[in-house]
Amino acid sequence: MESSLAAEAIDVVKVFGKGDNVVRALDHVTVGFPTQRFTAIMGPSGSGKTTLMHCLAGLDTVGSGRVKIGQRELTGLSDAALTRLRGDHVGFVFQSFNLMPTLTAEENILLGLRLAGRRPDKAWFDTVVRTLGLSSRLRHKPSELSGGQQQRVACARALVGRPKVVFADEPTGNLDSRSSAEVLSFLQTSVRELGQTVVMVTHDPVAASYTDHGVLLADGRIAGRLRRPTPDAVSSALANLGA
Ligand SMILES: Nc1ncnc2c1ncn2[C@@H]1O[C@H](COP(=O)(O)OP(=O)(O)OP(=O)(O)O)[C@@H](O)[C@H]1O
Repeated sequence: MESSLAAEAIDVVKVFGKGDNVVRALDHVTVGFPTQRFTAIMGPSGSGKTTLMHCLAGLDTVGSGRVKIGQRELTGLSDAALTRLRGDHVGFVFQSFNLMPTLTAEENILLGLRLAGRRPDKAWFDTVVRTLGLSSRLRHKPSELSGGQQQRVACARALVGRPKVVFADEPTGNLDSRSSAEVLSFLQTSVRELGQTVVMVTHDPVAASYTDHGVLLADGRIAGRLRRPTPDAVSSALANLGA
């Protein structure tokens, strides 16, 4: 199913504010994110990266246009239906880990499934935990883990339900370079070896170089694309956009 799209925005417009304070955060954006690919969304500060991700994930509504996760259209769904669709088909990794401090790593990884009343697939859970090197850390609380380990727990939590797509918003923003490399390598492995789909917002050219391709945003519009981006190619593309 290589040519199918895990997530798609079609002619999406998103406006914040009113009158003199209007900001056109997304200005007729059309972009697709192929399944089993690792894609970076890049662009200068304020270019609309997070807004695009939030609209794609159904965390925010669009002003006009359409958004799809797999074959499902999000536009017009009720809040309850959106919550269910996110729970079943979307995983999230945030810059700030967002783990529950009183729960162990294993309980954090499984919390979303438990809340959704879904039974974890034991073989898949073991594969994800082993690939992330977390097997010996499952009984630890977040405060007993390093930042890199906490973010790996967050990656496992995002992947354990085998979502159609994982959205990662600056997942290495709070990590040192070694932990960043571990987390990025894992996200790459989850795509190349485990067949998952990851869309990552980043402004870091090194982080972007782990992806299969990059989508560049500027002023709320698609400003370019990069195949197999190298750090140098990303840096010069961003410099050309005035970042
Ligand atoms: N809730 C909001 N209310 C008003 N304006 C907003 C809101 N959210 C975003 N914006 C504006 O929309 C534009 C796009 O913001 P967005 O956060 O998507 O950019 P970004 O590319 O993710 O930026 P950064 O790299 O700095 O995080 C910016 O001009 C921002 O100020």
